[in-house]
Amino acid sequence: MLEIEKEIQTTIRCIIDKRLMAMKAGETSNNNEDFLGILLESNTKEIEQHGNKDFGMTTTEVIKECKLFYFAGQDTTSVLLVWTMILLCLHPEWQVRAREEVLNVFENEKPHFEGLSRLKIVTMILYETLRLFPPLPTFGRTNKEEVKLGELNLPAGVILIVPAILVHYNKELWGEDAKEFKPERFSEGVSKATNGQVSFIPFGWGPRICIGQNFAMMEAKMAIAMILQKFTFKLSPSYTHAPVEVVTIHPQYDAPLLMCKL
Ligand code: HEM
Repeated sequence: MLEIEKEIQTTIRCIIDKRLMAMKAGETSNNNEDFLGILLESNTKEIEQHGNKDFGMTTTEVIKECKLFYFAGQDTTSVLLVWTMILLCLHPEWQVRAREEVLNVFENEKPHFEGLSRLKIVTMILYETLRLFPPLPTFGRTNKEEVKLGELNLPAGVILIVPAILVHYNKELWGEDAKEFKPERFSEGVSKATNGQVSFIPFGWGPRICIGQNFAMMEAKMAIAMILQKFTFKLSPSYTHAPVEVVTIHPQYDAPLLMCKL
């Protein structure tokens, strides 16, 4: 594990060094428009403005940000897509509705940003998938100060686990059919579906809410739209339903799907 960590650090450090050298040499390329490019550029400006290195981020901090964005954004979005496809196989009527919508909006064109915001059924399906299979089923908080929570007195520094998945399956919040896949719950958006309560938290909540949530939704809509446009799909008979949590929730025995070109 330590060796892997070291290798990741060295790889990212090499990329950063190359970028910094290119920036110093005044090279401009499309490379500077990605996450790392923007981060390094704003960091360099911050250091230059204050005239000393006590400001801005250190290279180690930049490496940490790169790792965070990569790991926070990669697996979460990919398991969302996997569960969406599994649920669309288990509920083929929703697969048909979603495809109809995608074909109505894009016909055979490549899905584009403007059209993604018109995908109402697809958005409802993604929200319902996030409710039933929140990629991060739990997330943590630590209280800085002593706090009273209901009947509990928590001393400072307690690690609290917020069980998003239990909130999502709570019958008092979601009704007797809480365990069922019913995208129609979200037909009028999240705040109507939740009655304004904090009962839908796949991206966390509060000041540390997922910074990539809009990007993730856009990415997921784009991917699902492209798949629905080209394929119908169903579960292979070898599929075994076994959600398991290893940081994110995924299907323990994978998700073998039979894809059929339209
Ligand atoms: C379906 C996809 C995703 C899900 C379900 C998800 C979920 C979450 C959750 C639950 C948190 C913790 C929030 C908290 O502690 O309250 C989080 C944090 C974070 N996510 Fe996401 N995320 C997703 C995609 C992404 C993407 C695509 C990116 C980046 C492009 C991203 C970047 C981050 C970052 C940087 C944080 C830490 C924010 C902070 O601590 O201030 N996430 N995400």
